[in-house]
Amino acid sequence: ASSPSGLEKSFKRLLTPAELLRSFPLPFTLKKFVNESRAEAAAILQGRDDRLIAVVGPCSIHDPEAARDYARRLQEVKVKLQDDLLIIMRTYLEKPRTSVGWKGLVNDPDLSGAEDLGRGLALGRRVLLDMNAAGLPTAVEFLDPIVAPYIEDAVSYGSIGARTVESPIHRGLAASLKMPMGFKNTRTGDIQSAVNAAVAASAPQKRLAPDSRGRVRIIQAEGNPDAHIVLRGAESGPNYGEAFVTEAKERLSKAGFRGAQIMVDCSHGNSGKKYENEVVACRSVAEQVAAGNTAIGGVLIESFLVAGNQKLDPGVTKVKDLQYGCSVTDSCMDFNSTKDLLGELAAAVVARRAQVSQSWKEARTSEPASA
Ligand SMILES: O=C[C@H](O)[C@H](O)COP(=O)(O)O
Ligand SMILES: C=C(OP(=O)(O)O)C(=O)O
Repeated sequence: ASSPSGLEKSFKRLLTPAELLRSFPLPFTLKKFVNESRAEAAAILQGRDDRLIAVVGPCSIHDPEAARDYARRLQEVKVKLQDDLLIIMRTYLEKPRTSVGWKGLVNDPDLSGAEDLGRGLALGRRVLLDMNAAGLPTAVEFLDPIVAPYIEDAVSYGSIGARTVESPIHRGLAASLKMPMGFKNTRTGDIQSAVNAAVAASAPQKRLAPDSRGRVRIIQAEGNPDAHIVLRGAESGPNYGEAFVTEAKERLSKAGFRGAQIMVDCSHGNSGKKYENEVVACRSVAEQVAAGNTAIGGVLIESFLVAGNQKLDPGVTKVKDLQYGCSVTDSCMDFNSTKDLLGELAAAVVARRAQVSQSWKEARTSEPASA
C-alpha cells in the first residue's frame, strides 16, 4: 500500500479494529460483565445507587504481569467492599505528556522508544481482557480517538483528561462511547471547561470516525447520558475541598445537570503528584461523604504494588533494571495503604447512608440524571 502523504518509509499497515477484536475477542460472559459494570457506574453517577465509585490502580500500565498481580489483590478487596464501593481498575494504556516522555503501553509497549503501536494495541487489549477476566471492570483515559475502537468494548469507565478536555474531537468521541465518561477540570483549574465538555458530550451529534474495518464514516453519536465532571486539582493547588465541590455542583445545575454526581481525582493537581498527599485528599473526600455530602459519586486513586515512582527514559533505561510493581509515571501509593483507604471510603458510605434521609433518596431517584 502506498502512503496518502507519500511517506512510504514510515507507512505501515495496522490491523483494523475488527481484525484485532477477532484475534482477541471479548467473550460473551465478559461482555455481560462490562455491560453490568457500566450500568452500576451509571446508577451511582445518577444518584440511584448510594455507593461510591473507586477507580483505583497504577498511573500507567507498563508491565502486564505486575498489572495482573495487582488485579488479583484488588479483586479480593472489590468483593469484600462491594456493598459500599464499586471498585474499577485504572488500566491506563495511553499517557498524555506535558511535554515529552513515555507515552504509554499502546504507543511504546517495549518501553524502548521504538513505538511499536501495532504490538501496543494488541498488548493493551489483552491487558484489558485479563483485568475483566480477573473480575475487575476497567477504566482508561481515551486519548487518541483512533485507538478507541480497538479497546472500548472492554472498558467500563472512561475519562477525558485535563489536557484534552477542551478538544471538540474528544467531546465528540465521548458522545459516542457507551460507558460513563468523566471530564477533568483543566490544568489551570478551570472547572467550567469540564462542565462545558460534559454538556457537549451529552448532546447527540455527527462525527467522522473509522468504522471497525477502518473506513472513515459519518457516525451518528447518541450523546453520552453519563457524562460527568472530575475535580483533579490544578497547578496552583487542590480542589477537593467542600467549597470546590459545591461550586462544581452549582455550575452543573446551571448547565442543566441535576442528578449528576461529581468524581474527585485524589492525584494530579490534588496531590501535587506526591502519593502522600493523595492519602490526604482521599481522607478529605471520605470525611465529606461521611458528613452527608451527597454530591460526591466517587474517587480516582493512583496506586500500585509499591509506593512512589521511578524514572523511565525510553531507549536509555534498561527495562530489566526497573523495580517490580513501581510506577514509571506519577507516584502511586502502595497496595496496603490503598486497601486501608478503600476501607475508610466504604465506612464513609455507611455513615452517609445512615444519615441521609428517605426524602433525599426519593428526591434523587425521581430526578432525571441530566436535563
Ligand atoms: O498521569 C500521568 C501524568 O500526570 C501525565 O501523563 C502527565 O505527566 P508529565 O507531566 O510527567 O508529562
Ligand atoms: C493524565 C491524567 O490525569 P490528568 O488529565 O488529570 O492530568 C491521568 O489520570 O493519567
